[in-house]
Amino acid sequence: MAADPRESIEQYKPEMRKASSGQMMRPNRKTNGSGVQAEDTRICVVMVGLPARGKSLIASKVVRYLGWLSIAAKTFNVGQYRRTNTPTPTADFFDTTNPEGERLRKAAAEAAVKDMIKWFNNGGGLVAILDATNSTKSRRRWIQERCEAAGIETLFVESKCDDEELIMSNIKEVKTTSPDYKGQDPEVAAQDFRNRIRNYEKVYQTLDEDEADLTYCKLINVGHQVIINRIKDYLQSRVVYYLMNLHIRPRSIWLSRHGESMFNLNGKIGGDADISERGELYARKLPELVKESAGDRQLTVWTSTLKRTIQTARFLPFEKLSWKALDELDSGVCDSLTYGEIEQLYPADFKSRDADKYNYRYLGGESYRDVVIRLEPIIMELERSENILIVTHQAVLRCIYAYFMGVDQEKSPWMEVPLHTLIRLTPRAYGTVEDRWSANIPAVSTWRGKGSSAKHQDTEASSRANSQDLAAPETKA
Ligand SMILES: O=P(O)(O)OC[C@H]1O[C@@](CO)(OP(=O)(O)O)[C@@H](O)[C@@H]1O
Repeated sequence: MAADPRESIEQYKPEMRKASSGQMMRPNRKTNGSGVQAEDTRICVVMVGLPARGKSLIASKVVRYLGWLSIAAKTFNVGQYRRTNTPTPTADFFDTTNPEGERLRKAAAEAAVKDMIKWFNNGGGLVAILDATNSTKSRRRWIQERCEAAGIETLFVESKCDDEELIMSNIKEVKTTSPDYKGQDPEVAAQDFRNRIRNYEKVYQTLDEDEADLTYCKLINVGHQVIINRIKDYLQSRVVYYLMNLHIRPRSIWLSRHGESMFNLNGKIGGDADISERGELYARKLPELVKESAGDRQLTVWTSTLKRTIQTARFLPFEKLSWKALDELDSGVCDSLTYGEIEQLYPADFKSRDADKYNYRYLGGESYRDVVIRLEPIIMELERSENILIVTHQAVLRCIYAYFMGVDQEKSPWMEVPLHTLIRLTPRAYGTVEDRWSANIPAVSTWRGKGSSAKHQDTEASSRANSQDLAAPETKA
């Protein structure tokens, strides 16, 4: 059901780049990134749910996902506003019969909503997430009216969960990470947190027919059942589609570039070359590295459709799937050239790419922004799945890595991703943990720093091409 990536690319407003002598001209985009959404649509995603139902995790994933797609989004966490008034709440603070607690909690919600409206009005972005329990109908109605008056759409997202195991792991996570319980005995903290949940349970009202006029998405035991109501536009449906694909069971994702290719060795980009002898050694060693990192888990291997990834994955004793969407960034007319040749043949373009590598689109090829859009279905599928190992290319790997690690667009195209290295990413409630295994098999470095001349890389590559010594120590190509 994911949008066809090619369609999405076409939906960007084309904008011709300024032509200077020798510079290629082609449409480029710098819109909000959502592709089709009117720029003035603003959505407040209102989280709903008892404490320890994964609301903050869901909120942070939505913000990261939208940011990756260049849709500016921000979370407003009411708890943080409450903590400025009441850093250490008393035992009865969350008791709904305590009027002072009620007053302070409402004041915190008001401050968060006010700041959020200010953020929208100052052009901060398109999507705000109001992260709080918002557990009563009257509170939700109040938020909806405030937003409507400010010209902001509301999308209520309820996380309803009765899976005891999931609740317990959330309680554990909250009591160890929440600033409310900093420095406290974990057992006392857990008990206090359970009392807090009990207080909310007394007044909690799930989204139901009385609120049939609201736009909402109800997630039951994240990933098991989803109920949606009155989804109105493209951006809302995009957020909902993402939420439908989420699960929050513990899992890891494994990533590797293909083994060193003959093109890597010769400093050429793109193409569909075979792997080199050292690349072959990596392919043979990869099963061992995977075993070390994943144990006896049965993985599924995703490769691109290009030879170098398929050859690298061929000794892995798992099911394999080739995705066109995982093919390397298309370098158009520059395909099969070295960086030095590109610098010589297209000097203005070579400079433009360095100036804005994320948005730069090769003539007849792609930009990093284009790659992110075609990778969206991959990300959706990854969110739904468990135990996936992806063998892919430098640029594609950077984009996938940037999604999980929240790396911004300025930095992601410049990240160094070494060959012959297995990366394991483990998403956790508050960020993604990364581990790396090096195969200790030498390979050229295909990394080029911003602004550095490519001539030096070409000289090294050509001396390598004339030499048969493939076991040479690692070199910067
Ligand atoms: O965006 P930059 O840094 O040029 O990196 C992308 C390049 O990486 C390369 C290697 O230089 O990928 P790959 O390892 O798949 O061969 C090129 O084919 C590709 O054009």
